[in-house]
Amino acid sequence: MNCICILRKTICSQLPTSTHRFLLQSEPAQVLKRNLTSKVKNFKLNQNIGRIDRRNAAYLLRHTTWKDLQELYEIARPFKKWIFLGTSFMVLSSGIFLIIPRILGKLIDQFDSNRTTPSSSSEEEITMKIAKFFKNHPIALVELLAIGALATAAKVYCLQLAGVNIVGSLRKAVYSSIIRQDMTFFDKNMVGEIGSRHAADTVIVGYSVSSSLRAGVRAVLVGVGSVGMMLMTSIELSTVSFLTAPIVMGIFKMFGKVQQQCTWQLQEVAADVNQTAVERMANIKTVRMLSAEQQSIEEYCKKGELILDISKTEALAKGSLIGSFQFTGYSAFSSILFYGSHLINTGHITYGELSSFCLYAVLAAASLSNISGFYNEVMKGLGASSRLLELKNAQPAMNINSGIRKTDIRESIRFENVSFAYAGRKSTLNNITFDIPRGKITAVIGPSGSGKSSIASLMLRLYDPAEGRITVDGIDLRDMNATAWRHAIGTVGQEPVLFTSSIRENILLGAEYPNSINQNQLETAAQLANALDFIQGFENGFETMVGEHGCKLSGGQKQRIAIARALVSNPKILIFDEATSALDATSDYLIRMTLDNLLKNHNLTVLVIAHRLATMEQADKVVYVNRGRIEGQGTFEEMMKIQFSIVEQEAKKRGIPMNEQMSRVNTPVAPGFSLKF
Ligand SMILES: Nc1ncnc2c1ncn2[C@@H]1O[C@H](COP(=O)(O)OP(=O)(O)OP(=O)(O)O)[C@@H](O)[C@H]1O
Repeated sequence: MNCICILRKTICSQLPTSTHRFLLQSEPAQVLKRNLTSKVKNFKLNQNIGRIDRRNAAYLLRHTTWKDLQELYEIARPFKKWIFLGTSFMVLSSGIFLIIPRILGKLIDQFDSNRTTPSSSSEEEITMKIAKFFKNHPIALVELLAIGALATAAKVYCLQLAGVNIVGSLRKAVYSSIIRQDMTFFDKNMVGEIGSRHAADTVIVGYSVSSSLRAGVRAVLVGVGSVGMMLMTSIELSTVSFLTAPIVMGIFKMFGKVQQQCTWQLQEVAADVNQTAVERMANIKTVRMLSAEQQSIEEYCKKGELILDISKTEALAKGSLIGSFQFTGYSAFSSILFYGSHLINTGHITYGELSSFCLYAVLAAASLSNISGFYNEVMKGLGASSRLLELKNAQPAMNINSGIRKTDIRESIRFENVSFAYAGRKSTLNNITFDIPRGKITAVIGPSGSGKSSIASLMLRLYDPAEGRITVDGIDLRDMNATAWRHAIGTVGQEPVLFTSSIRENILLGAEYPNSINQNQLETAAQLANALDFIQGFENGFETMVGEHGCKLSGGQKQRIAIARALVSNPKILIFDEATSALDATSDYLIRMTLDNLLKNHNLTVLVIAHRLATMEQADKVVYVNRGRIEGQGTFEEMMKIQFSIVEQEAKKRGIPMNEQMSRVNTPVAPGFSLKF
């Protein structure tokens, strides 16, 4: 069936375009392609995993600019020594392996006593002399082969090293750029997408640079060399061989494209299936609690079925491609041998020349298939590298390493008519003005979503205000060095975030110069955070690994490590966002004690986002934020009036008598109740 189709395709190529198009409509490749397209469409609709990037070579090429190539060259420049060495070894090994069939052919002729065709050209004379030499010194032939093999090994080593280094530099540059982007960048782009783009694209570029480029350049060298040698050996036989080239190209165009599309689709679907599995496994507790095991299995299997469907189409296309190649390859080879025997009989070529020709034809065919793969891989690599360069060259709106290095406060931090909105959102903070006096505790309170954490983010200069300004002793925060300023502030977030490393590494993340922190300082920070006892209780102490996102620790332990991290570099300013999630009574008590100690005994300037009445009570100043506006500020006693009326309303809504409500004032209050207003 496939052979008939190939023949039909060959015949079609000779027909007028309209007839050709008509016949092509019924081709199996078209059927395969249609099947695939409908499957992918269904996949997109049903599975809703987002856009499927077909990574078409022409599309990728269009998106690769001259500037990208120049930039890639700049990245590769430090490793040019390896590239040069690798290329030299490649030329040497390709040269040796190209000349061997010719020499072998002449050697055969040396042994052929009936040889009739005399050598004519000077090249033939030289080759004949070399062949005679190898006939007398067969060991030298083995040595030549060994040199070729060594050159190949050296080529692989040098080019692989260059490739790995180039990709390493690119990866480092892209990661450094991503990690330095301002928060708006991460609000606009999905972290998962950037992460996978970074990971997947570097793998593609890596493969392209280290493997495809090497194999491709070699394929071009050997391909061109083999064709040259074929022509040199016999023009007549070359003509017969080249006649099969359009057929081979046609087959490749027909089935190769479908197969390639399937491969890309499979990568996308497999990534999605993998992501589903990893997500469910990472959140196994939630899956268990929701009894969602069966649902997870069904979802996994449904996506898995799609892999099977696409794989079937791929297998069909692959089988057709290989079968067709085999048919054309053997047909061409038989024709060469058949016609070659005739040429030997008529005295046009020798047995040796026919043998050489056959070896060169095999080399040329192998190179042809490598070249087409190489083209696609390199185009994919270029496309991936231009996406990576886009990330590498993204300019953060905020330069975090320049400006006045101010790390202390003499008077106050002041929000002056500050308005702010997140990208794509309506205004979050509206014209707010208040002071955070030096050495005092300022508590920000307000309903959920009112903008309390946004105030903390602005104070850390994670964002700049849209209007108004924030000043430190009169200096605009925008004129200050953001990195130095953030190092001066210890921050404890509402939900403590720990990284998958040891307790020591997690605490040291808070230090500007981690290497300068000694064990004593580390223990003092842990002691202040009420964390030393439990850390020392672990078998590995500070070296204990906390697990993914700190999953091997309790909520309270995580909070206390986060406090130790905030305190390790002895900050003058502290931002403390009280946890709203329920902690067990002991943890809650310990954290409250920690905070009490810090607030009482250290001359810190504190901004606390308070959710407990007890914390508010300790504050020198309370700022009440509602819907992004400041609706009141003053001492705790002054603010109690506002707070009391709000608590009263809340209690009424829930049908709780006021005396019961007020009895909670000096105890940790249940989250989401009185202080969530
Ligand atoms: N990165 C963000 N992108 C877009 N909108 C955001 C972002 N972060 C917060 N918001 C929105 O800004 C508003 C204020 O959020 P913020 O976190 O400052 O409130 P909050 O008072 O701290 O709330 P809570 O007490 O629940 O922590 C909310 O409406 C929230 O949805």
